[in-house]
Amino acid sequence: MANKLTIALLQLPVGGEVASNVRRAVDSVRKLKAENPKLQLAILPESFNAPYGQEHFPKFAEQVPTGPTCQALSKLARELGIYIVGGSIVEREGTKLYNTCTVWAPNGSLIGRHRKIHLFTMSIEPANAGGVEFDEAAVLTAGSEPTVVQIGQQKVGVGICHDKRFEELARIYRNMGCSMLVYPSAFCICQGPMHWELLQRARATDNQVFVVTCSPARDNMSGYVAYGHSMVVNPWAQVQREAGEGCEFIVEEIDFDMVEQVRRQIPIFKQRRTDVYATTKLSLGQKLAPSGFEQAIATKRNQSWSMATSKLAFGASIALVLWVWAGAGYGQVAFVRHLSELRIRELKDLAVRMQNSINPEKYACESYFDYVCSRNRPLFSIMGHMPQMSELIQLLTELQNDPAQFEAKQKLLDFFISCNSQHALEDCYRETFEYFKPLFGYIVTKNMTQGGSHELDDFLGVLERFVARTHRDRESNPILDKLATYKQKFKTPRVYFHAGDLDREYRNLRIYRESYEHNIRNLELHRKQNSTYEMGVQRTMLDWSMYLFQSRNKPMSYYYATFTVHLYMMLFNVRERQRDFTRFREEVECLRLPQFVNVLDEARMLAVIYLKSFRAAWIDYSAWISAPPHNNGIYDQENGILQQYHLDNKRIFFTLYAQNFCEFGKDLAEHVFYLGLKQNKDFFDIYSCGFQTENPMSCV
Ligand SMILES: NC(=O)CCC(=O)C(=O)O
Repeated sequence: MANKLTIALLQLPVGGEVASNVRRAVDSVRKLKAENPKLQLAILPESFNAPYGQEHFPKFAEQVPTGPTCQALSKLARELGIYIVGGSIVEREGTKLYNTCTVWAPNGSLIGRHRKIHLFTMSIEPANAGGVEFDEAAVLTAGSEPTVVQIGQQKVGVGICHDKRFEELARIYRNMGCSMLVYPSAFCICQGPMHWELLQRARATDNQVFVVTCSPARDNMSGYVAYGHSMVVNPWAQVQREAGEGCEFIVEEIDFDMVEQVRRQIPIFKQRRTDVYATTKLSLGQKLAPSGFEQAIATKRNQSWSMATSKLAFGASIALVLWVWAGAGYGQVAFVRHLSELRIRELKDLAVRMQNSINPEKYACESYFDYVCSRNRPLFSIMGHMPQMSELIQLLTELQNDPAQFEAKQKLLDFFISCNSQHALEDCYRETFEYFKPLFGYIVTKNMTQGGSHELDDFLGVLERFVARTHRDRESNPILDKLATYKQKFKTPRVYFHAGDLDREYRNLRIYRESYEHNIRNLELHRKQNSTYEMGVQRTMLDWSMYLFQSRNKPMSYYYATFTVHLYMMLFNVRERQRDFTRFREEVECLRLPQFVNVLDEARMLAVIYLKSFRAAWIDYSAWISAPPHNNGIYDQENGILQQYHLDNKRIFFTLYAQNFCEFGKDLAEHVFYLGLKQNKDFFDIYSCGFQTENPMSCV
């Protein structure tokens, strides 16, 4: 039952008056719900509240979500306890107009606002099926964000009419884990017979999803004649239901098991060659590298060293050991401070190697993978997945192309690297916050719903302590201001976190359980194979998933500590860099990471920062968890599991930070992390898992 959804498509007529169009829609949905108590989702057509036409758009525009149409839909959703995909209306924001679809949850909250991304601009000559002349772009502004909403158990991608001509958008929705795409539409009568069904079936078969469209009823007397034929297409690309041309309502039960069946039997998603092509959401304005770029870079940079090709035979060893002096073999390693110094081919090779170091079999749980990868595809994803190679190539290429502009650089190596510059401290902080925001959001939501719990206070206490410490060290710094703002926001979570959003994201914590079980299995496997490194990685994965799983209805106290470490890291940076940068550099040298880590000088600094911040954070953390009475209880359940694996909290605490290295790149992680252990007795005692480096380290 859970995997089914009863939906209604309302192919409504649309007249010249907003109020009566809205009233008709509201009455019809009410009636359908009364006749079909199982109804869970009602879908309205594009421009359901006003005539569709360039000349009408400014006149009928309203604000979202405060305008009368939105208010009526919100009220209706709440009254009936159903989801509503509110067709589309013309939205006014400032001087701009958008063709916007709003999506409403059963509690009446707005859970999605999709601004049509592809505006309908077409000039078809009358000789071709009567022709059509339309230019939405003359009046409207295009949206730039794909919109995914959680409806029951399903992720649903939203588009508006012309959007469905674009496979890329549909593919991004599939990448984001959608099982259904909904397109409120007002397709033109000229193209309807040729393309309407074809496009829906194409999107359905390309992405193995349900595709649902809802059109206004056809009115041959109106200025723009909509095609009608609202439709449900299933993942086999069969038309499951279809309306005629006039006013008609379809109520249909969607069985989402079919999605899994099709995907299992025709596994095209897994067969994609993501090493050859990519469909990736870019941030607005971000551009792919122009052709000829490689050539331009090649002439710009120092030609004195070249790259070992992919034939280098050190397999899974460190991804960054790619660059050797020409003819010098493996011994001599080129020294590169920034990725921007690399050639495009080198970047590609780096990406290929990083990608190759990931064993996809380990991440076979598709929903888990989709979930992790779909959230802005962070390079430092919380779960430690690497992005796909094509994305890496793209990201790295752009980093090289324009380091200053490249948004993702902070998510790549520069997240850590930038912590080494006073200038970027604030950015570092922001990144840290963004990284953990959803988790904090969960804490806050729980706190709100359960009321009177101590979690939020504890967390604010951590912030308070950090602020106090920072005050002692410095008069003021940009982090402090940020912290003050965030503290305020945490205190008034409603302002900052939209409860609906968080609920949507975190209600379905099944995903964590899956990953947890998945990691337990992997851990066992690697224990049997006696692979020290794999065990380290898998333990880390286990730890993460275990915390996530366990915290499904508990405070995520662990993240307080995590967050504190990041704060310490920054504090450490401020202090060290302000006071004695030279000494800091000496300590970096003292780490003596093997030569190939020299590829990134910053990686070595990072290791020092980590080691230091762990120590400082551990002191606070251990005090916190041993403070009676409530904190201990949090760990009861996990302690049972930890014992089973001979782990303890301290170990987990450190293990978690290995995770950051693992995300950095599996191989780099191995070397930096384990070499870090060598230098740190705490680490080494805890992690005495038999790791031997080829060059034993000694600090001069
Ligand atoms: N309202 C629309 O976006 C119409 C799109 C359309 O008719 C098409 O052919 O595309």
